[in-house]
Amino acid sequence: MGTFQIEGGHQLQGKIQPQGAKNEALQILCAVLLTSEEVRINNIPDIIDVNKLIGLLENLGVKIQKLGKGSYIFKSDALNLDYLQSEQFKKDGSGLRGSIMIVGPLLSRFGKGYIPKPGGDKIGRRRLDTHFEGFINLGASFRYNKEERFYGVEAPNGLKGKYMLLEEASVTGTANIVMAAVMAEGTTTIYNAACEPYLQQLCKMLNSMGAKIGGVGSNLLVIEGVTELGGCEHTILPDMIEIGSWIGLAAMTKSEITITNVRWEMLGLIPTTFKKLGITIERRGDDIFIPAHNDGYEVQSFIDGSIMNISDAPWPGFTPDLLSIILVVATQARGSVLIHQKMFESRLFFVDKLIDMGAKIILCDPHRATVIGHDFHSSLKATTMTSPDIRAGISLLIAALSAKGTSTIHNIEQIDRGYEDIEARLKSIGAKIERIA
Ligand SMILES: CC(=O)N[C@H]1[C@@H](OP(=O)(O)OP(=O)(O)OC[C@H]2O[C@@H](n3ccc(=O)[nH]c3=O)[C@H](O)[C@@H]2O)O[C@H](CO)[C@@H](O)[C@@H]1O
Ligand SMILES: C=C(OP(=O)(O)O)C(=O)O
Repeated sequence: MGTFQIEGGHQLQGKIQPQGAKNEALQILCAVLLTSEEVRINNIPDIIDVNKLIGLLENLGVKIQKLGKGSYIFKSDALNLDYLQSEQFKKDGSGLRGSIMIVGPLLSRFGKGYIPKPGGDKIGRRRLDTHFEGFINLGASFRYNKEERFYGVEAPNGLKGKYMLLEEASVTGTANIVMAAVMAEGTTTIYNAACEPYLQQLCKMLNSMGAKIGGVGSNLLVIEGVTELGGCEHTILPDMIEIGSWIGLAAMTKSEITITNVRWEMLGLIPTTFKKLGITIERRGDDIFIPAHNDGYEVQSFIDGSIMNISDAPWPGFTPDLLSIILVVATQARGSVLIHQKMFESRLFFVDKLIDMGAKIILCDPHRATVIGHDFHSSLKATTMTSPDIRAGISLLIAALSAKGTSTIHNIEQIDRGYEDIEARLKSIGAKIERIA
């Protein structure tokens, strides 16, 4: 179990460049299975989850050539499908959430796809019904081995396009169904499709490989099946969750930070939502400039004067992956805010640790927490904590950097799952952080 030691209470200053987006990378990497031609991908983040998926692809027989930092060529021309029945695959496939998205491409190209119950954050129930109902709609047969927690879909005679209305706008579910449908016979229509930038990027990449996907960016995708896809080059967007994390870090530590090359037009409600906490966010070209909030920041109220409520929703709503960060930043705001995590039922439990540090938070129920900000009249107290999931982990790290004294965070593998070389990048803007185990 890795550990960070953090000396908090210091102002930071400088520029930070966001890494490539984790959740986009996981989709894009699975899409390389759709063609026997070369696919070049740039800006792949060097993080545990992505490296695990690259390892899985390699074990499946994908030829992988590293060209330089973040740039790779993948060629899936001679896959070893027997690997999908191996014990090694059960281990590799269950090591992360993103592995579930190999099923759609394998089903589409080889008529069969398998996966053990995938891993990922333990943040509540994470059903896979949308994925498998989508494959069944396209004509696949489905089986699930409860003892081994192993899923399988098969379509030896190919897939057939169909209209489907998804029960939930699942992010990985939509990606999986789209990748299955691109080479199905006829037209597939997916209504209530998720439309995060991750998916917009995936569809853009698939179209550049020869797919015919219309409605990109909306919740109604129309896919005309094609018989095969070719190679392409794709560059992954900056990670919007990292960008939000650095906005929160700047505000909580009263630091002047510039976040560079953010692709502002793809950030949706992220800047607006941080502004609701009173944080000043200045657009400078394609950079975000956060001035030092030496006088703190004040939670805005709604037009009718009622208490601010920040909640998540499927895109273009506010992403659930930034609510933990919003919550920690609210602990030092002037004013009160209700945080409502609608999607996940166990993602707010980490507030116990913030309460230990002196934050004023009432956990109303598993989905809602009321935060009464300190307005920096008292700082959080340094403590020892364990990171329960990736976004709680980064939130606790931000809390520790704002707290007076030295904190310790265990289980930092959770943070390393999604944040590249985090201590070096934080040190470069003045943070006092050491990896001690
Ligand atoms: C690898 C990856 O890309 N992971 C992301 C992906 O996970 P993932 O694709 O697994 O998440 P889903 O979109 O399937 O669902 C997330 C949760 O939201 C619930 N739900 C979803 C849609 C909806 O309309 N109503 C609803 O209640 C689901 O029941 C589930 O509990 O999307 C999540 C939701 O943005 C993010 O937190 C994860 O970081
Ligand atoms: C929940 C997340 O990741 P995963 O879906 O991989 O668990 C996340 O990135 O915040």
